[in-house]
Order: sequence, then structure tokens, then C-alpha cells
Amino acid sequence: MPLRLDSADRDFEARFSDLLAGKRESSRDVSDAVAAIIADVRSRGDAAVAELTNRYDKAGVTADTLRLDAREIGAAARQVPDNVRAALQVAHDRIRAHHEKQKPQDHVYTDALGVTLGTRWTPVDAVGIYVPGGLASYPSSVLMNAVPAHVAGVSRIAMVVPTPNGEINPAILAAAEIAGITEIYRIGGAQAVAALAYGTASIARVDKVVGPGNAYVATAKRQVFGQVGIDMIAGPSEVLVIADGSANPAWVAADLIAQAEHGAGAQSILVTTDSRLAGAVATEMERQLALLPKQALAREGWEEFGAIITVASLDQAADLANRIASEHVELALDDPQALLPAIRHAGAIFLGHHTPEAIGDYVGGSNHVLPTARSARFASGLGVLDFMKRTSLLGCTPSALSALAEPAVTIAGVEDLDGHGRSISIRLNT
Ligand SMILES: NC(=O)c1ccc[n+]([C@@H]2O[C@H](COP(=O)([O-])OP(=O)(O)OC[C@H]3O[C@@H](n4cnc5c(N)ncnc54)[C@H](O)[C@@H]3O)[C@@H](O)[C@H]2O)c1
Ligand SMILES: N[C@H](CO)Cc1c[nH]c[nH+]1
Ligand SMILES: [Zn+2]
Repeated sequence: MPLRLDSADRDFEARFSDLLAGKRESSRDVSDAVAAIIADVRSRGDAAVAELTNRYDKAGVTADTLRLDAREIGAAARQVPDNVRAALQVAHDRIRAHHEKQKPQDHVYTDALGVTLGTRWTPVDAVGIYVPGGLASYPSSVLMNAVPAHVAGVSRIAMVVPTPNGEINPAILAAAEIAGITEIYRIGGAQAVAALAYGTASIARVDKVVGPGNAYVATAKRQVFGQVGIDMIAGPSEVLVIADGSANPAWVAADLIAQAEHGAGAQSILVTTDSRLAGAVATEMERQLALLPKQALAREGWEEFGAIITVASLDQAADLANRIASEHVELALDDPQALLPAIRHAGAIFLGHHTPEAIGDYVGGSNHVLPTARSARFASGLGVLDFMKRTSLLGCTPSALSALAEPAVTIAGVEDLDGHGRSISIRLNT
């Protein structure tokens, strides 16, 4: 059984703090293992990537077969049934339409002094997109990564995906085809992130690595940051459901199981004002888990890190939600809009009884690559801006420079940087 907490209990704060501190995504062991993998890829390149891929994925690759060729991609994609292709196309089109609305505008203006100021957006040249594939396969993540990159105008998109036992779900390649991705490598884990960040003989390095993954992937992204950009830490998935007496316990239980199904580090938490609902959801979880074919994975995710928390009010539920800063927050309430302003830290918020998180995983149109492990306190979900950079523009007329010279030279003086001051004053009166 997962943790049961009541905010009225004397030891609530201590137990809630333990829940927040739970090591789901990073540990000393994983950090050390990842550092060793990155060092190995940096020194031995493709040979290390192939060896590590065979060790962890049993993929049967050599340094020469890391990349899928166009014929393989086309043949696998053609195996995909029409209804699956059509579903992926629906998802693609909805994700594209939503992300088109995120495209930023350049702007330039001239102020009263005659100074021209502006902001210009340009795409990142080359990105690596990580599509997870250890325990489950995620064709939807191909679209969630690739579509915003295309909308941003990225010219090179290199995709990596692990192929356990040398097998790849054809729907991954169908999704790649729909999204227009042609550079695909059958590699995953920390070795894939290292290859993208540092480059090898067969994989040209990229400028930024994005995408979700397990603890090894998340830790590798932390460790290569600086060599390349990263989007955020999108590690093991999590959901926090806020529910009152209006919620259907069977639906809430199904939503908690859906995230727990991601296994290994996944977390599902219910916060409710209704103690009867808390009990009913616990009972429903047991009933539904017993029916699930993949119950072992979901049970592991639920029992190791899951929790049911009873609170006195929805305001208190919102406070706890902000402290947890979950990847997904569901408001299973009749009037979700009333609580919405109080939820400030969440990767994505799902409004009302008829918006299960899983609709956002696939076809809602919003992105499912979202910050985990409390990083929604400072990070956002993947979007077009993650694939772009902002450059500022500044231009002075002679009179604008004259008007600004005195305060600028004064500040240069207090910083004791006379060269800075002189580069301004040298332009005056000439
Ligand atoms: N936050 C998000 O937006 C989001 C979206 C989709 C999926 N996810 C998460 O992505 C994760 C996918 O995990 P996964 O495991 O199925 O696939 P994965 O592709 O992330 O990881 C598989 C790789 O892990 C590496 N690995 C496994 N065991 C290892 C070990 N002992 N030592 C070194 N490397 C090892 C291997 O290289 C393997 O290729 C889940 O946690 C899921 O919750 C998150
Ligand atoms: N819930 C995951 C993280 O947002 C995404 C996903 C893909 N497929 C199923 N689920
Ligand atoms: Zn999911």
C-alpha cells in the first residue's frame, strides 16, 4: 500500500517532507555510473556507444550500424496499421496547431532619445531529441519533441531511441516519418546523450539535447549541460490529483494508475478534502490494478512513491500542490477554474472531471515533455521557445550616444574600467 497521510496528524510535516525528498530520479550510484559512461563515449566514441548499447539494451549493434537507413525506416513505418498512422497524424496536427501559436515575434522600436532597441529570435541550428524506449515505447514522444523543433525552424534534428533486444516499435518510425525526421540512431541512455553532446565519428554533435527519459537520461542531461543546452529535467513521470467529493473514485484511481504505469520512479499522489473519497480511491486502485495486464509495473510505481493525502480545505490542497510542483496536476473538481489561480507550480494543469492526464499525453495538443522532480518551480514544459534563442539589438544615433554617455562613463568609473568609459567618450565631439 502507498503512503496514507492526513494533514491533521501531528507528524504530517515530517512525513510530507520525506515524501518531497524521495529519491526517485537521482542517486549517487546513477551519477557515478553516468559520469563513467560519458567519459567512455568521449574517449572511445562510436566503439563505446556500440558496446554500452549492447550491454544495456542487447541491441546487437556495431559502430557502423548505429544509424537507421532510409530503407529500414520506410519498411518499418509501412508495417503500421492505417488506424495507428491516422491517430498519429491527428496527434501531430493538433500538436502542430497548438505550437504554431507559441512562435515568438521579433520586435524593434526607437525610444525618445533615438535609441533603437529590439529582440530577435533565431532557431538553434542542431538539436538531439531523446525518445525514451527502455520499459515502454513512446511514439507520442517523437511528435512532442520533433514538432516544436520544426515549428521553431531547427535545420538539423537528430533522434535517438533505444532498441531493447534490437527491436523497434514500427509506430516510432511512422511517427518520425509523419514528423519529417530522417536522422535516427538506435541508441539510448546516458551513452546516447553523451554522443549527441560531444559527437562521435558517425554522430555529429548537436547544440542542444531535449526530451524525457529515465534516471540515467535525466542525470546525463544534467552532466552535459554547458557543453550543450538542455530543455529541462523531464524524468520519471508524476501526477498529483486534487479532488473533492464531486470526483468519481474509479476515474481518479484510473488516472493515478496511468502515471504509475510508467514504472521505475513514477509517482502518483492524490490530495483530497474528502476522507470517504480517499478510502474509495484506495479500494478502486486495488481493484483496477488486479485487472491490469501490466499490473506489476503500475503497482511498483504506485506502492513505492505514491501517496493519498487528506487535507482540510482546497486552499491547503493548493499549498501542498505548489510545494510538490508536480509534472501534472489534475483538478478533479466541479469548478476547476475556481482553484486554478492558486496552482502556481505545475508542468501542466488538467481542468475538470473530463480531462484525464492521458489525453494530454497523446492528442490534446499541449506538450507532454514536462518538468519533473519538483523542477516545475522554475522550469516549463517543452515548447517552441526551447528551440530558439533571443538576441537583443541596440543602435544609437550620435545624439542618443551623447545623451547616454555621461551616466555610462560614470558607471564605468565606479567599476574601475576606464577602457569601457573611453570607448564611449572617444566617440563624442568628433
Ligand atoms: N517527463 C516527461 O515528460 C516524460 C515523458 C515520457 C516518458 N517519461 C519518462 O521516461 C522514462 C522512460 O524510461 P525507460 O527506462 O522506459 O526508457 P529510457 O529510454 O529513458 O531509458 C532506457 C535506457 O536506460 C539505460 N539504462 C537502463 N538501465 C541502466 C543501467 N543499469 N546502467 C546504465 N544505463 C541504464 C539504457 O541505456 C537504456 O537504453 C520513464 O521514467 C517515464 O516516466 C517522462
Ligand atoms: N505521461 C508521460 C509524461 O508526460 C508521457 C507519455 C507518453 N506516453 C504516455 N505517456
Ligand atoms: Zn503518460
